[in-house]
Amino acid sequence: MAEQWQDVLDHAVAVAQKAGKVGLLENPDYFIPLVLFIGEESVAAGEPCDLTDEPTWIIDPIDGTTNFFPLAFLLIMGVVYSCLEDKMFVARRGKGAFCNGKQLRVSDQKDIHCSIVATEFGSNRDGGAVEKIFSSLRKVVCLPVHGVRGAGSAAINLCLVASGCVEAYYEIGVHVWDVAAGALMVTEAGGVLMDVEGGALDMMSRRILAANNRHIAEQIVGQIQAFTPQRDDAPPQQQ
Ligand SMILES: O=P([O-])([O-])O[C@@H]1[C@@H](O)[C@H](O)[C@@H](O)[C@H](O)[C@@H]1O
Ligand SMILES: [Mg+2]
Ligand SMILES: [Mg+2]
Repeated sequence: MAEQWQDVLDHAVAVAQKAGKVGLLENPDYFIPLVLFIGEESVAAGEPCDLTDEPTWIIDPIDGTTNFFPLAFLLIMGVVYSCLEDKMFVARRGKGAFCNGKQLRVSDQKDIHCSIVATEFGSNRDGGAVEKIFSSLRKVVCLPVHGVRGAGSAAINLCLVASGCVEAYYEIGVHVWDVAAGALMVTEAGGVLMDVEGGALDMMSRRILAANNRHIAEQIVGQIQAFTPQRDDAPPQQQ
């Protein structure tokens, strides 16, 4: 069984590498045998966005809408390819997270004042939401933290946490296909995931906080003015 999953992961890495070269997925049939499928484009086309216990590929062909190719085999394996940097991030549950074969480990920083926090403004332009995003960022900056970053991609921001390049990343408004692969990268590198209000992470809630440790995460939680976007798995009639 273990070897079967390794073959699947090797295949996903090969497809991600190829997609990074051509800029799009040439043959989506690669993902069809075997499993269910949730993708940004398929959901936009009206396909369901339901997470079940069945093996499911969660795919964002281009995240950050520039040069990235993340995909995930939810909770079992994750692949994020940063093609500009030629960095292949791979995680497998219980077996660690790696970048170009080198094992990843989150930062061991415990002091929030020495920490770098990544976040994004997202795509929601509703006045109330924008207000809360700015207000949260202002409070995080004034903790004070050492610095703030944003790679423009949820997937890459999560890989930065996993790599120890930043201590934390939070965002409200992301989708499950933006974060599924990177979230596994963080936990396999020793980090923590939670909701922006401190509860358990709900992958379909469109809210995420990832950090190198719980202490750093909880201090950021205290600064975030949360809001509740429509869930990814909301019934179609509500969308
Ligand atoms: O849409 P896309 O480029 O695949 O994914 C993007 C996310 O990775 C990013 O973190 C978020 O701020 C953007 O609004 C967008 O959702
Ligand atoms: Mg995306
Ligand atoms: Mg996308």
